[in-house]
Amino acid sequence: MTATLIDGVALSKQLRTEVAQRAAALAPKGIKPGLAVILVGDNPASQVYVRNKVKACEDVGFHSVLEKYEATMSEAELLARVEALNNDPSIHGILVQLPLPDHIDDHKVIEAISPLKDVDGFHVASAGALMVGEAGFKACTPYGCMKMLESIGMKDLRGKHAVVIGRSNIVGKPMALMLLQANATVTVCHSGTADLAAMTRQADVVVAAVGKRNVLTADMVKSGAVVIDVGMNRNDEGKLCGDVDFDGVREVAGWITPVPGGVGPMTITMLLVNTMESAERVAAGR
Ligand SMILES: NC(=O)C1=CN([C@@H]2O[C@H](COP(=O)(O)OP(=O)(O)OC[C@H]3O[C@@H](n4cnc5c(N)ncnc54)[C@H](OP(=O)(O)O)[C@@H]3O)[C@@H](O)[C@H]2O)C=CC1
Ligand SMILES: Nc1nc(=O)c2c([nH]1)NC[C@@H]1CN(c3ccc(C(=O)N[C@@H](CCC(=O)O)C(=O)O)cc3)C=[N+]21
Ligand SMILES: [Mg+2]
Repeated sequence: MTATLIDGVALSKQLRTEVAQRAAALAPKGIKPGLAVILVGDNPASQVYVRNKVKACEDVGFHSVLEKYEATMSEAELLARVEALNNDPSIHGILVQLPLPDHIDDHKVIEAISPLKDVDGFHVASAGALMVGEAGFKACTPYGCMKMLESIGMKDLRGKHAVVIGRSNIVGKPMALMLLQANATVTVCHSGTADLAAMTRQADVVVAAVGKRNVLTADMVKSGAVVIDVGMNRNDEGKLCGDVDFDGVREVAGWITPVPGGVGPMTITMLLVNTMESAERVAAGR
């Protein structure tokens, strides 16, 4: 079997067209969805992602602000910028690009963002809402993965076993909760898992979110399984690659997401969706 690709670029294009239409529908009310992105320091990967986010905003007719600061910026200065954006009515979403320099406490900065503008879904209020099944912003990467599953007719995962590799607060854990919400039976694996392959071989859906190449190889995948690759790594030639041994696994899996062109673009798309929802909430006076 050769797996069918789940094309994150094509799906993003569809979803972004819908977002652009929703943004246009708010224009008569004098509201333009606005996203503020804060980048501290000069991490080259962050520069690329942040530029992609700003470009994506322009494409769907959003207002976007990119604030760049020196790596030496103090935590207090950053917190003051977040507070100013919390109070800025032209801004509906705030994203502080991670990682932050070591002298700044990521957690403190994330918690300073108003939950009403937390379009990353990283605030403890957003995470808590997901945990108990209440309305709140969903973390963009796992949210994008759920949209990819939905696009192949797997919105309801009743009877399916999903295995998530990774348990970070921004990817693995919210991913597991969203899969659970969709009725999957969920296993979460991490660096303390004794026999990863024994877990993944049982999976109908595998989500790899580790940050290491070739964490998932063909011998670890059940025939016909859906494989979602969140990883962003560089191979020896400096080329972008995921956590999955793509060439091997595609011969076994039923569906597979590529890197690049898979989860990455979907993450940015869901950021636009969350910002859109935030602006719509304001427009509706909610
Ligand atoms: N496409 C996108 O839009 C995005 C991609 N990413 C990428 O996704 C990847 C994961 O990101 P993130 O969650 O932030 O990373 P973290 O480093 O925070 O988490 C990695 C997780 O993988 C687990 N792990 C490490 N080694 C192994 C192993 N050998 N077997 C099983 N589990 C292991 C860790 O376990 P433990 O908890 O025990 O340490 C941890 O839970 C990275 O490549 C990142 O760049 C991230 C965000 C967005
Ligand atoms: N507050 C915060 N929110 C984030 O959402 C966040 C973050 N910090 N820090 C870093 C990670 C990483 N991340 C990516 C987003 C898009 C691509 C993406 O578009 N990737 C393209 C390729 C990009 C390239 O060519 O390098 C693709 O996979 O096709 C990748 C990675 C968001 N993150
Ligand atoms: Mg830090």
